[in-house]
Amino acid sequence: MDDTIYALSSGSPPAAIAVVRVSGPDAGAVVEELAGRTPEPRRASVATLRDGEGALLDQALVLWFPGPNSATGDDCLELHCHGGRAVVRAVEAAIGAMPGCRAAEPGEFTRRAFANGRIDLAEAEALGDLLAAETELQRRVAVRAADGAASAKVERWRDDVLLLAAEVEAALDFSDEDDVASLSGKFFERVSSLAGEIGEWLDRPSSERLREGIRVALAGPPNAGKSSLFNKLVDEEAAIATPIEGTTRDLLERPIAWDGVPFVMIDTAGLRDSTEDTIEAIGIERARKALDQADIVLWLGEAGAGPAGVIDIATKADLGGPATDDERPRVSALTGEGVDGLRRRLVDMAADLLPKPNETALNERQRSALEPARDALLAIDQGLDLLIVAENLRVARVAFDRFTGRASSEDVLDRLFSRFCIGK
Ligand SMILES: Nc1nc2c(ncn2[C@@H]2O[C@H](COP(=O)(O)OP(=O)(O)OP(=O)(O)O)[C@@H](O)[C@H]2O)c(=O)[nH]1
Ligand SMILES: [K+]
Ligand SMILES: [Mg+2]
Repeated sequence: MDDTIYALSSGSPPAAIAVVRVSGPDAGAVVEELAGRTPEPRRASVATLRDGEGALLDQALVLWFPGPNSATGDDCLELHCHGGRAVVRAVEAAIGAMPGCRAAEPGEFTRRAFANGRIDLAEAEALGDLLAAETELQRRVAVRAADGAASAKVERWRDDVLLLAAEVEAALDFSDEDDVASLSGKFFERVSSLAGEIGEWLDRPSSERLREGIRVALAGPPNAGKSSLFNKLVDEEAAIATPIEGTTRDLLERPIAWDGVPFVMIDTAGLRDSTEDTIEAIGIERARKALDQADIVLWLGEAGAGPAGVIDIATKADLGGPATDDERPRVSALTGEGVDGLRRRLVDMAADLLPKPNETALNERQRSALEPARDALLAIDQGLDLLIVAENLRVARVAFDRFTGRASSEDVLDRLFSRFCIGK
């Protein structure tokens, strides 16, 4: 039998209210002991809490959720206590003293909900993202994923595959030859449209992109004004900017969000071919690596002189205009000219690289679970033996089960749930 777990599920005390949650087979015994009665299910009531010796602990709002219709699927108890540190400590100690009760591990309530089939793995992951969301776009994408749309979709795909597999079984039973001639043309159409639909989901940006933010590196020759523009963009005197060439050596990163879109801005050392200075040379090496790894590179040097794929920017616009045929966006770190426009442009570019709030995004684990399904379905064609078609459909089904967590290994679960905080 499972332990009964308990934890403070609200923020750290002192706070107005502290919510202590209890889940497991002994939750009923806990409420009996502390409140002296079992409250009516799912109705808030006030109770005087006392410990095992009858000493007064607190006056609290008590909620009793008998399983299986509870958040975790087990018997659940919520105590809304006064949010003082000592109150919480005393209530937790009283619960911990009861047989079968122990403090919860991070994410353990959610893990129980998963084990009891209250949520699937994709929903648990989305919940983790929702709790970690710091920007508006992160929240919108995570809240959408948490509604179970991806799981529902994968369940439908799984049903489709089971129907297709049944057709293959029937063909195997009734045909003399084990060849695909006994399958209808429609069968292959359905297989390829399914593969196409999965492929379309796989083509979407992954949800990790959103967690990490879009990496924007500022690059160019020494004294181009990179650090000055960097400071202007992140709205902080973060980088040292001076008239001396080679001022910036190390990479400097600052996370920032515009319009709810997360970015990581990166200031880099000025690029030049040769330098006597060992430190600067290392800085240049780091700068080149940062450019390779960036999603967007703003090139502040001469137009067209930067590496491929960069966005040319004309800096120091206040010092006089470049040639009239220069079509680069003009910015000035000194006056702020063009800086808002540049921000807007970055936000627009990021939209193509990030999940859309109205589309369900998959994370890397979910993508690697689904890829074998798409590949197995793509491999099905008229030339195959029926038994091989059946095997490919089985591979697709197993992939869907990995996605939802029907078939998932303990270490995948450990990794996921350890991301959660205690009490969740
Ligand atoms: N007038 C004007 N001066 C600027 C502007 N941006 C930068 N500067 C000046 O240009 C010089 C170099 O600026 P930095 O921001 O240090 O240039 P950098 O590209 O980071 O230089 P390194 O780190 O040495 O490669 C400084 O004296 C800045 O004050 C600008 O928009 N207008
Ligand atoms: K400089
Ligand atoms: Mg600099």
